[in-house]
Amino acid sequence: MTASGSTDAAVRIRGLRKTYGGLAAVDGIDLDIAHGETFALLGPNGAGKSTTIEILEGYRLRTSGEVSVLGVDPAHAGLDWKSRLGIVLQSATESGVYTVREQLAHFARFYPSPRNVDEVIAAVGLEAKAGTRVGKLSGGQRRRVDVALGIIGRPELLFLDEPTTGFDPEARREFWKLIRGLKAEGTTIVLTTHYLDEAAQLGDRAGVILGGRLVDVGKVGELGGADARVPIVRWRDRSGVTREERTEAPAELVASVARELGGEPEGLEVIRPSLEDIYLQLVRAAGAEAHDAEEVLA
Ligand SMILES: Nc1ncnc2c1ncn2[C@@H]1O[C@H](COP(=O)(O)OP(=O)(O)OP(=O)(O)O)[C@@H](O)[C@H]1O
Repeated sequence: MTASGSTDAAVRIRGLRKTYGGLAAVDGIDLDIAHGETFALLGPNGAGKSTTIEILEGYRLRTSGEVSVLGVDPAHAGLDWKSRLGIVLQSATESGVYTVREQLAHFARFYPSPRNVDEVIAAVGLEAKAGTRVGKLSGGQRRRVDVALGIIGRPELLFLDEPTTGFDPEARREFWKLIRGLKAEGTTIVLTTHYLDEAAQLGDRAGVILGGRLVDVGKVGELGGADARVPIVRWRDRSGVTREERTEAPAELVASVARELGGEPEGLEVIRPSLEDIYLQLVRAAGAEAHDAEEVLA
């Protein structure tokens, strides 16, 4: 605890469990997220990401474990605490009768120190739609309104649950710019996404959740361990057969292949596993382990 009584981490989770009947949706998670950090929570459908996030937001009660968000237990938190959070839920805004500007101005009143409505509209790229009713926007535009509502209150901690679903590629890049700006201002961000490039672009650290357990946590550039990141060199040999080798020294291998072939190797590629490749390796490995454990028990 610091002198102010808040814990050092923006989010502190110990032994978190949430069960629905016999199902453990969250099954013993320990995690700290530092102030100012952008943390990406990754995992397949049904892994337990939203349940975890909704417990942190105070929308769901946990079965057991300890949780502290901005120094407060979300299960017993009040409006003051809530006004320090920004929340972009998975489901899109339904309220269609107000214009974009009206809706943001309405929500801005709930916060002690809101951002300027027009600046937020510009930040999410909706200037041309500021006077349009939300119900008349496209799905991707509505999602931008959700993001705008999430940041209007100048949150210390911003939760983004699959924020860019439905965004076109350009809008996604604009959104990344916006998030980097918030990050530069010191906002702590907890993000869930199925877009691994998004997690790689925005996250300082990421965690992979599978079957309610955190199976790996680390810096985005280190997830999965060094082994998972060894580059692959691929080329076609003289008979046209594709060859592939994993090596820590791809330049040396490429040089020796070129020497051996007496020129430029055909179909030459040096592939560095992306976060998506590493994530898929983790998910497959965990699936295989679970399968082996079932066989042992059978
Ligand atoms: N209200 C509920 N009642 C019963 N089971 C639930 C409830 N909410 C979630 N679950 C179950 O808990 C598990 C975790 O769900 P959760 O929504 O947290 O997953 P997720 O990782 O966010 O998935 P997605 O990527 O699809 O959003 C799933 O098996 C889901 O069916």
